[in-house]
Amino acid sequence: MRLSALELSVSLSGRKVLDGVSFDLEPGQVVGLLGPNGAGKSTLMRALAGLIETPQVRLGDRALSAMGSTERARKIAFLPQQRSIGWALAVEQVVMLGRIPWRGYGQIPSEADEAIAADAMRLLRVDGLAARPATELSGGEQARVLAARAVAQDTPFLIADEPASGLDPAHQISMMQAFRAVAAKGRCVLVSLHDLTLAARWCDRIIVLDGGRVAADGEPETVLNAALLQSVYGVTAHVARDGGKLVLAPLALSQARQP
Ligand SMILES: Nc1ncnc2c1ncn2[C@@H]1O[C@H](COP(=O)(O)OP(=O)(O)OP(=O)(O)O)[C@@H](O)[C@H]1O
Repeated sequence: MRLSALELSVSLSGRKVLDGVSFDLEPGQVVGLLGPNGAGKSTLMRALAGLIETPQVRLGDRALSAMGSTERARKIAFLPQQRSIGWALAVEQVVMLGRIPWRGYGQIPSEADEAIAADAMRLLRVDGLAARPATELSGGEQARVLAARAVAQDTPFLIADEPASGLDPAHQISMMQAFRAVAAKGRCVLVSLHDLTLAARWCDRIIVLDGGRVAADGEPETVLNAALLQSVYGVTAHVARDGGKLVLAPLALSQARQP
């Protein structure tokens, strides 16, 4: 099954934020969504998650907007950019909320629900926090708990908006490893990132948005290079390799495009 944007255009408060965006998301991949602040990444992710009504997003051969909320929640999990937890629940209860689309409100979690939630907690390294009140956790811990909740939803598509921001380097890597494990089960993860090296190392495919349009789409090797970083972000960068994988370190604002 594919999740597709078909010439997707979105205007917000009279401003065109997305302009003719087209691509398919396919199973088994981690896809990185890159682009400068304001490029339209969150808007695109919200549209792909069904939070913006449009006939231009399709799941298989159906418009996403034609699906009911439960059916959609069994297909697509969405991890928004704002990630503070307001519910005074234990971490394991927050993660278990991800199972609601599969069992309905009020029903007792099955053994399978428990096992899926426990796996998600291990994957995001929050199993040691299971009994802690979620509201008492640090920002990065809360972010990992909400990521575990999205993984526990166990959907063919997982859309995560800047999930690595605010995480320390080890947890950034373990978050990307978790997404790779999700993709290895034949699911698709779309993840927006500002860390270029993280994107290059862990993503199978990179889509770059700039000014609401797709500026590049392909394997990290072909997409991420000094010319693209200059034209899209307006920076010069050191591009190197480690173990065959790209390492990209932005160095300075380029003369061609000062903000
Ligand atoms: N409700 C809104 N009304 C008007 N304009 C909006 C609205 N929401 C977002 N925008 C504008 O749409 C553009 C894209 O915003 P969006 O949040 O999708 O960008 P982004 O690529 O996710 O940025 P960032 O990297 O900063 O998170 C921005 O210029 C923003 O100001």
